[in-house]
Amino acid sequence: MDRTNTPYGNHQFGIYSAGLKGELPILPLRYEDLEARAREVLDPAAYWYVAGGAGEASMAANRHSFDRYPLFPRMLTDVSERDLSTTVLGKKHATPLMLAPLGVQEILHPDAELAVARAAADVGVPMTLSTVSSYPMEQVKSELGDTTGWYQLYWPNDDELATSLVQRAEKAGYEAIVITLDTKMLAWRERDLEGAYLPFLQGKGLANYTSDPVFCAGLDKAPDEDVVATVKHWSQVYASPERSWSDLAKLRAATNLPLILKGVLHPEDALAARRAGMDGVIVSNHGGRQVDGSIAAIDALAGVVDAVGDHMSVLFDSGIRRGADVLKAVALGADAVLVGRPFAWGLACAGEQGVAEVLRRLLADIDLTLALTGHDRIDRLTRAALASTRY
Ligand SMILES: Cc1cc2nc3c(=O)[nH]c(=O)nc-3n(C[C@H](O)[C@H](O)[C@H](O)COP(=O)(O)O)c2cc1C
Ligand SMILES: CCCCCCC(=O)C(=O)O
Repeated sequence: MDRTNTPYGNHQFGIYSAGLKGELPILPLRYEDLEARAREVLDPAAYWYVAGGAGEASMAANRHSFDRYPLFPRMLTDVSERDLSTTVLGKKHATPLMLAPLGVQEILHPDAELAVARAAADVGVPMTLSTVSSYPMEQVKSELGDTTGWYQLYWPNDDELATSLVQRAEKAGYEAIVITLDTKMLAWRERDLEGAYLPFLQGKGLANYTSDPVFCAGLDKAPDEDVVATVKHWSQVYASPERSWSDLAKLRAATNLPLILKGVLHPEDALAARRAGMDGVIVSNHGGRQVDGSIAAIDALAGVVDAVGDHMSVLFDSGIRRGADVLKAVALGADAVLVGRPFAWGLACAGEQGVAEVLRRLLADIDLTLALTGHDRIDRLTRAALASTRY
């Protein structure tokens, strides 16, 4: 581990020491500038698909609600050596950062999830692969190598297909299944409706389906021979709005992998997840893309941690942009956090290298903020690291 001293400290991620050697960063440093650069290179409809939300109030709330939990720095503690490691599902991770599942990444870059997996492996950040990915799960896992991968399931209404997807993920080496609960149907997303844009309807993001024998058994022709029929079949099986808590038993029986529910906000739902034998929850409002006017994700975190945090892994996403955001979520009780749009912009601007750079910067910022608030181990942060009285 390179712990060379620089005016930015002896952190291990090196982005600032690169800058100090006179190397220019390949991407703008500020999140807003990075997003603006991505906007320049992307097709406008693709840009808005990623940038937009449902309405956009919850997306804004996800950001400004972090202000309710100010960090409370302490002085004259020994922070010469820091440890960012954390434990999730009983496994030690080098840092609390993970990649959120983002579907249909081919709209951002032709190498899509393959580039993201290479960057994740390079930086050592676990990746969660979406069901609606642009490359099949087996190919993505082979790029990820030994780096932890989780598979995110959009729970189809066909149990045989659900079992097939989950068992393929287990066989390919994914270490957990993330079941997303908040996207049984797409929200009213004006940005996409205005442009009549939904990439799946063009046959994008369907690689895990078109490589699946159960899905293909429902088609008369090979998927690429009749894309219209493939998309139609997908739109019929993709979701299962009728599912309820008792259905989780079927997924539990289908795999030995840990099961994590994504999109949990209410403490009562976290308790229901525990009763259903789940191994973890991700507190998330889907980056503000589903219920506009919903509670900001960070405001839901403490309630979920208090309900189930002693019994299952609690993770967090929606609005993570800076190191301070990660510290706040961990101080409130998250075991780890997932980041979404920032790496999407890195991918759009510079492929694998762009994703790796976004991750390294975030890790450097987490490390510096940990030191400057007077802490040396991120997994020891408690709510005492915050000045707020809101939780
Ligand atoms: C373009 C895009 C696609 C997404 N696709 C998925 C997906 O396929 N599955 C899923 O569970 N969540 C998906 N999400 C939600 C993310 O996993 C995550 O909850 C959200 O992006 C976190 O918020 P952030 O972007 O503010 O970091 C998507 C988000 C975006 C922006
Ligand atoms: C009907 C397709 C649903 C997949 C949506 C991908 C996603 O989670 C998002 O856009 O948000």
